[in-house]
Amino acid sequence: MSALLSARSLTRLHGPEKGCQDVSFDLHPGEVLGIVGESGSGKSTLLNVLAGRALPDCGSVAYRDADGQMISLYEASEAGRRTLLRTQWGYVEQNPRDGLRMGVSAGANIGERLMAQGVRHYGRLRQAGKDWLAQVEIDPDRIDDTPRTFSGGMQQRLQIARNLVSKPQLLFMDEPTGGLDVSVQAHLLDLLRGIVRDLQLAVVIVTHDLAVARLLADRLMVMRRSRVVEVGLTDQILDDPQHAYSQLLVSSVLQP
Ligand SMILES: Nc1ncnc2c1ncn2[C@@H]1O[C@H](COP(=O)(O)OP(=O)(O)OP(=O)(O)O)[C@@H](O)[C@H]1O
Repeated sequence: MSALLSARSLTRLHGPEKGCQDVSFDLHPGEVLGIVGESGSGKSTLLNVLAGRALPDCGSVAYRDADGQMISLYEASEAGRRTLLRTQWGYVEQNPRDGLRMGVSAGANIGERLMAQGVRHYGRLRQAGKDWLAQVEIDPDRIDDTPRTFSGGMQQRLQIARNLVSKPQLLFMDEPTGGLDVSVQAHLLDLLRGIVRDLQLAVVIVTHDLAVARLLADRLMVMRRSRVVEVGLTDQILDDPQHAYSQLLVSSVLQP
């Protein structure tokens, strides 16, 4: 099976060992890759460069689009990258306030991507809004309420619905359960796991929480001081880490 996303020698440094350097990997359709590592190891920098939100210093990212064409992300235009992000990709921010439009209704938040794809029919937009609210376990009667009136967990679920309505193939997530209560996290993780499986989404998820990684990711990439020190199947890394740093990470010495 050919890769959906291929990163080669991807580097972006803010300073010595600050950022990511020389990262290469392939992500296949339907695969969930977790990026783990201590705070400051470069996880978010790598995610931003993969998702076309920050330019790399060097290296490449290639993506196989819905028509099977390979697109070289950083040879495409800025507008082309933005279109990809709004249609075939999704990006779930840690803080839902950064990923939602807080002043407009839940229905408008969900409908925005469909409208960007040319859907204008009010009834269809509204039905999609209600369907997606139900899918993320929010009462569809809340469709006209703004996200401000939602709890943190609901806002995060709305952000997920807003991203998935356009049926992306690839979803990027940066600590999607960070900042939520433990019981709310568990609910969100459960829901996310079901959605990822049902839609056969490919996902790149950054987390410092190994329990989240264990639950969602098929494969893990362990980062330390801007470099990937180990890659492998999640169970293999968590149960039998090979690199000394992964061993420390797993034994929780480095956990906050
Ligand atoms: N825009 C920037 N300008 C300067 N330095 C930056 C910038 N963004 C990140 N850094 C630095 O690069 C390093 C890696 O940061 P990054 O946010 O990628 O790590 P992280 O592993 O995601 O950390 P955390 O888990 O705390 O979010 C850190 O030392 C950070 O201070």
